[in-house]
Amino acid sequence: MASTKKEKRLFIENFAQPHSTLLMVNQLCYAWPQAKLFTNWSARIKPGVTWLIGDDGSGKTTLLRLLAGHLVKTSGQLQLGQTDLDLQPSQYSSQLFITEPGTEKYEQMTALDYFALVQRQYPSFEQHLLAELINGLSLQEHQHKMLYMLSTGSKRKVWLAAAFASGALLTLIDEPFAALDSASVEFVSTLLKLAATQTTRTYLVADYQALVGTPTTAIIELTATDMTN
Ligand SMILES: Nc1ncnc2c1ncn2[C@@H]1O[C@H](COP(=O)(O)OP(=O)(O)OP(=O)(O)O)[C@@H](O)[C@H]1O
Repeated sequence: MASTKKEKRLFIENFAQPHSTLLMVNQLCYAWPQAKLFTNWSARIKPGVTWLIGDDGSGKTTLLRLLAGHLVKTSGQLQLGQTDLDLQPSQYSSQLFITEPGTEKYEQMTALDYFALVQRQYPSFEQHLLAELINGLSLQEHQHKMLYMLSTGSKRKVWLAAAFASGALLTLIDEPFAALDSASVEFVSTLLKLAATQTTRTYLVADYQALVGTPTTAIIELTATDMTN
């Protein structure tokens, strides 16, 4: 019987980028029960901001979750800094932060308690930056509320503030502008512009398109090509 297989093609725009690779993806394979999604997919992610772009269903969210180790790859190698996911999974995880827009894990915590939790988990957490992020994202009035009480947009701002303050070597952000008010869109755009100048951290940001007019380390486009076996 005919089946549908999705193949990914990789396009990387390399700009002058003297720094070394922070995340190495080698021959990554992954399949959902109904379709192959990644077949021997490789990439080298350097410091700054790399955009992961593609249409609906092209695999952006799945790839972020694979790189975070939240989904178990079928095969392939992931190395973050000096740490291999398969050999040192806890150490690998401790070096990355992923925004999880749909998570309900922290619903019974206040935003401030959540930030304190993140601070305990990330040794390089930037406490001084957190206050600026709370102000810049207009979270002051929400910081003492339980997360279940927050709107989708405010919750996303909490994840974003934690992501930028985490100090993680690798920060994975899915749809950074979704459900945000225009002032916050502008603020997050500025944060991403600053992040693009980082030499010791890397951000992989998934969206439908890259932010126009910002410095970018690379753009990776995922495309889904339906083929019949
Ligand atoms: N839990 C799941 N079980 C089975 N298939 C899934 C699951 N999650 C995603 N998929 C499929 O994997 C493919 C990629 O989905 P994914 O959400 O990663 O894409 P995306 O680029 O992030 O899309 P969007 O921008 O719409 O979120 C889609 O065909 C989707 O239907």
